[in-house]
Amino acid sequence: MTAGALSFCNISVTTTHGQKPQRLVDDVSLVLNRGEVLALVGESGSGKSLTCAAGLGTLPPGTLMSSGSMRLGSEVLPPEQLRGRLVASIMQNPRSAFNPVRTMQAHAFETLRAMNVPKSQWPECLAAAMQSAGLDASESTLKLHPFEMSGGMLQRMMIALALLGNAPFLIADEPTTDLDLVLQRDILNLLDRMRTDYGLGLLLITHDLAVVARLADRVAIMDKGKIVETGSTHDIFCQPFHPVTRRLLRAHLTLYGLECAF
Ligand SMILES: Nc1ncnc2c1ncn2[C@@H]1O[C@H](COP(=O)(O)OP(=O)(O)OP(=O)(O)O)[C@@H](O)[C@H]1O
Repeated sequence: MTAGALSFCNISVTTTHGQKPQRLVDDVSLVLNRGEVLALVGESGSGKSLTCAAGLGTLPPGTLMSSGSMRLGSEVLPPEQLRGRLVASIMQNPRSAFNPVRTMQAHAFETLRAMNVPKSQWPECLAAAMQSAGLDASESTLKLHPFEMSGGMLQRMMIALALLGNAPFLIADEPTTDLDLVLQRDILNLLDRMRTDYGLGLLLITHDLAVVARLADRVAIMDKGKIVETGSTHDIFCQPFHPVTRRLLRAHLTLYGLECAF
């Protein structure tokens, strides 16, 4: 497994339509180390998802990475080369990530085939990944279609599929947003274990500061397409510098009826 850090270097994303391209992500740089959780936090529409999509080469139609590069250690790599093998990803709303007419086994085998894992190893790899994700790897689970599974099971399955490739980095875009509180706790614990057990580097996209406090080592605050502040989770919570960071923290603290010192 590769050891170097994953770097987003000066990433900019613009629109491709309209007379004047609009800059949606503006010169964003981030470094994600193995074994750490970096939270990318910002209000809705600040550019978190597009930054990650640019890094993975999965930008939606109508947008374009106008500048920037991705690096693993000191090596510049095209996003397509990072995706899956080196950087796995899990998304908000797992139901939309699965093909509704295919079983869990079919999804997993497709991933293993794409990863060039020898066919003889598929059952063993799949059972290990599902077990790590807290799923029962029995035939009855593998036969299920997405509509026959709960949101929590689907999120675990998405994590199991991400684990199949043994990627050293994981981008998790709002991984707990649609889940109830107990499942949120279980998924966060699972992601935390993946970081400690596999030395996974986790880029966690969220606007939930409770999730940040639970899991992140460092935080990058994003606003209007730019990174406006980065720091350790402790410093961001105790000594927020930028007005946007302060606003986010104030909103979080008042939501829970807590006093705010700034
Ligand atoms: N395909 C697209 N074409 C044009 N603009 C887009 C497209 N996708 C996203 N945008 C715009 O880019 C900006 C950043 O979007 P992005 O999805 O990255 O925000 P976000 O911070 O992830 O928001 P959220 O927390 O709500 O998911 C938003 O203003 C959004 O409207």
